[in-house]
Amino acid sequence: MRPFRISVPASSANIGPGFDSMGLAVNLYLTLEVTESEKWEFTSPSLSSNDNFQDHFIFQIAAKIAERHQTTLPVCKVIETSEIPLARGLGSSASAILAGIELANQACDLHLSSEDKLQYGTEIEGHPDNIAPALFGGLIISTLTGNEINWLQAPALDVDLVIYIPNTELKTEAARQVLPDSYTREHAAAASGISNLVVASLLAGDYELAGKMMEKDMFHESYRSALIPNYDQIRKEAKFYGAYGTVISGAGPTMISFAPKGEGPAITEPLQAILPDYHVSVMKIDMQGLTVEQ
Ligand SMILES: Nc1ncnc2c1ncn2[C@@H]1O[C@H](COP(=O)(O)OP(=O)(O)O)[C@@H](O)[C@H]1O
Ligand SMILES: N[C@@H](CCOP(=O)(O)O)C(=O)O
Repeated sequence: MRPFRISVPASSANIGPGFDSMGLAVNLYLTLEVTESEKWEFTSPSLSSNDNFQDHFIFQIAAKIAERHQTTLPVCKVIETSEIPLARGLGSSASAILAGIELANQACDLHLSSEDKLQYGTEIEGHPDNIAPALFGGLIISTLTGNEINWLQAPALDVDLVIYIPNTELKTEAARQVLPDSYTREHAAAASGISNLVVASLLAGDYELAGKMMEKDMFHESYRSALIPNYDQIRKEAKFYGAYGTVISGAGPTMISFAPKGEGPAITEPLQAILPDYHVSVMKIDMQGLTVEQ
C-alpha cells in the first residue's frame, strides 16, 4: 500500500431553513496520514495513551466499510490531526465519517464512487446536509427520500462568512430532541416557502434577501435558540455591523453570519470584543471537499 493523506473540510449545515438538506463546506480540516505498518497505530487528538485504537470512531467506520465489502483493513499507522472542534455545529462527525470511509476505500482498494461515499456517509449520519458539502465542497442542496439522495452544488457564493464558536459543546443528538416531531400543514407550507426563497436568492446572488429569509427559519432556529448562548445578541450585533443574516451553524452552538464580500473583518473585530469567550473569525468556503493525496 502506498502512503496517502486524506483531508476533509468542516461544514456548516442548515443555513437557516435548509434543515437536514443544505450545507456549506468551510476551511477547517480533518486530516489522516496513513502508511502501512507492522502493527496498528492510531494517533488522534481524541485518543489518550490508555485508549484502544479499536474504540476510535474513525477506525470503527473504516472497519465497518471494509466489512461491508467482505474484506478487512490492512495493518496501518494512522496520524489524525484536526482543526474542527467537536460538537460545535461544524460537522465534525460527518468529516470523521467521511475520513473513515475514505480510509477503507484507499487502504482496501475498494474503488468507491463519490455517490457510494455519499450514500454510506448519509446512512451513518442520518442526513446528507453535512456529508454532501464535506465530500464535494461548496454549497450543496441535497435531499434524502427513502434511500435515494439527490443533490446539487450551487455556484460559488460571493460572500464573507463569520463564525462564532463558543467554548461549550452541544451534541447534535441533544439539539434534535428539542424539535417538534411534526408541523401543521400551514407551518410546513410557510417554512418551506422561506427555505425556497433562501435557496432561490442565494442562487440569484440576492444576498440581502437570502440573509433576511434565513433569519425567518421556522424549522429549527426558534426551538433551539434557548440552547445557544448569546443567540439574540450575536444576530443583533452582527446585523448592526453589516451582516446580511446570522443563523445557527448546524445544530449549534456555533453561529454563522453571511456578510458582504470583504466586510467580514468589520464584523469579526467588534464581535470578538463583545464575546471574549468565543473564537470569532472570517471563514472561507472550501470548494474542493474531500481530497486524497498519494
Ligand atoms: N475526529 C473525530 N474523532 C473521533 N470522534 C469524533 C470525531 N469527530 C466527531 N466525533 C464524534 O462525533 C461527536 C460530535 O458529533 P455531533 O454531536 O454530531 O457534533 P458536530 O458534528 O456538530 O461536531 C463527538 O463528540 C465524537 O463522539
Ligand atoms: N441538520 C442537522 C445538522 C447537524 O449539524 P452538526 O454540525 O451540528 O452535526 C441538524 O440541524 O440537526
